[in-house]
Amino acid sequence: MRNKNLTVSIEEEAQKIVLNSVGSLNCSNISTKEASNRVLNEDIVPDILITPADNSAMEGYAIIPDGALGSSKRNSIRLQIIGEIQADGYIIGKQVSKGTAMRIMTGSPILESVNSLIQLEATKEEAGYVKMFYPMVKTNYVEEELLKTLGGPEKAFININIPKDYYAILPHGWRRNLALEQARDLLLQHAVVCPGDRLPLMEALGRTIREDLTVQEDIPGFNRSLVDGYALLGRDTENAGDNAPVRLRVLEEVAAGRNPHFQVSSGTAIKVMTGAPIPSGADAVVKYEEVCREGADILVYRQVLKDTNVAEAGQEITAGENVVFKGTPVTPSLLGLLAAAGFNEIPVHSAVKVAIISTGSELAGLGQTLGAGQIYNSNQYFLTALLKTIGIEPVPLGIVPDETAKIADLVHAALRKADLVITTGGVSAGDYDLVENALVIAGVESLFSGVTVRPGKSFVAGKKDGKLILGLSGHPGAAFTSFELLVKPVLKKMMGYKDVLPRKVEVILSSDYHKSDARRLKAARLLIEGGIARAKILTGQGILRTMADCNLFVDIPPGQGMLAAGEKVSAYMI
Ligand SMILES: Nc1nc2c(c(=O)[nH]1)N[C@H]1C(S)=C(S)[C@@H](COP(=O)(O)OP(=O)(O)OC[C@H]3O[C@@H](n4cnc5c(N)ncnc54)[C@H](O)[C@@H]3O)O[C@H]1N2
Ligand code: MOO
Repeated sequence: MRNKNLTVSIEEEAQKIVLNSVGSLNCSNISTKEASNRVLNEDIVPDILITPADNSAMEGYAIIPDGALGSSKRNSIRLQIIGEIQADGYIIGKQVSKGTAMRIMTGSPILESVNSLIQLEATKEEAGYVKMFYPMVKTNYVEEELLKTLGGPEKAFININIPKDYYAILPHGWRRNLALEQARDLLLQHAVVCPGDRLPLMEALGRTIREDLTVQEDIPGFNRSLVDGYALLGRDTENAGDNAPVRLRVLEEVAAGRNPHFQVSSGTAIKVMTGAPIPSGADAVVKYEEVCREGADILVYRQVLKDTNVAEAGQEITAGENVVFKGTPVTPSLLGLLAAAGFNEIPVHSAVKVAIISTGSELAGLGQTLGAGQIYNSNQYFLTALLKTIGIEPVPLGIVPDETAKIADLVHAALRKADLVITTGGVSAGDYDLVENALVIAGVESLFSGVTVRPGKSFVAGKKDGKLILGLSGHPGAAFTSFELLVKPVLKKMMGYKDVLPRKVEVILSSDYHKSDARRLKAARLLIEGGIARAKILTGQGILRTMADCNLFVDIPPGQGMLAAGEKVSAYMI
């Protein structure tokens, strides 16, 4: 298709193009034609501006983008080819209108009526028509920002004179099909640990400790009685027996929170309540019910060994010891320990916010009446709950239909509201699987697409403004598996956890399992039978019911044949 009309030499033609393009030429006294093969005796400075936008920077088609909106890989749009503009400006055919396209060459001048150019590689020619199979959508983003992310206009199928809100873009640069561990490492490299807060203890539940915390005193700070009884000297009771009780004089009673006035010395005891300080001199406590009270005395019938029923100072934590190491999540029991150690406020990582976008035109929100072919958006609730259980602040953004631009818009909005964005659905090979394209349009830098494990092979990951965007499958089982094995470790890193990976264990298969050509992470239930950890692979029930029983993923390698019941396999605990 290149310049069929050329009959003159290249040099002549090149000169002709240059000279024609400067319009009114003031070039001594010779005509352009006569100047062929002659040498110019001065520089030619055009007196009109030639902007690059006037000429095509690529080989392709001139179109009116309104006629091509909505095209995609599986849903190509056909435009009738109504002519061509050759590089020398020679026009064959008529004006471009909606639904038509005109073939252009690199350097072809662009007609006024045309406002968009599509690069040849983004199209396919078929019997007088051009098929557009890359997404052509309307967006609201800043052009330069998008172009920067894409690596310049040459990477995107847009031309400089395209109106600001139209783009036709080729998704590019996605690394395909990483192993699960490779994908997780890559995501962990990109995950940013959230900064810190100092929070009142109670508000810190579910957060992660940001600094090692130590105490300077013993906790508790004094020896305490573990029982209601009598504090005494153990050696006084050495020879006590049923027929030879030891008599001790009770000096006083000490309630919890009170200090004794007297010291215990040989032959004496002090009555104490549970939690009361052990009076000095005493080294053991005998329970009430094990003695007989006789006026001001007690009779002890059995030997009471030193330290019996005494909780020593520093029993919880000794002075100078670490109460907790950084990277530990604040659980109720840790919170209790920190309260015991007197921490009113503690340094923790800030809360991580995660936006959830559910893509799918078949989805309805709870409370809505289901139309034909519709299902409820269970993923949103499932993911929101999973996030809450690990202390993440979920930002559910509801449902977006299978429309690239709408998905892109919502991703853009989600990035302003959250530290990480999760989408579900639209990541496999279907006609309406548009998430990957939507991410490109939203200016998301690609990390990878696809993981070599099932379920959960459909997964895309990208980054924008330092935040990760993770596209999970819409299939609830696949979304759950990806969440547990890929997303959760990333979230834990962001939350400041020291240990982020799921715990790997070895278990015994409780039934045969046939391998397949893909690595599988099978939802299973960990059962302890006769002291042995066995994995029961969950099959048969519905997907969500299976997930409800799942507390383990068994790692089945790809291959042929069978893993027999009784064989040892690796698994991940959740
Ligand atoms: N031609 C091919 N088709 C499919 C492939 C393939 O390789 N080639 N892979 C299959 C596998 S495996 C999976 S997993 C799914 C992944 O699909 P998507 O992630 O693109 O998700 P959708 O198609 O949007 O939905 C899948 C399934 O899940 C339901 N869904 C979606 N969103 C929700 C939600 N929020 N709550 C509840 N259920 C939801 C949806 O209705 C579909 O039934 O692709 C296979 N196809
Ligand atoms: O990717 Mo599908 O997730 O194999 O189940």
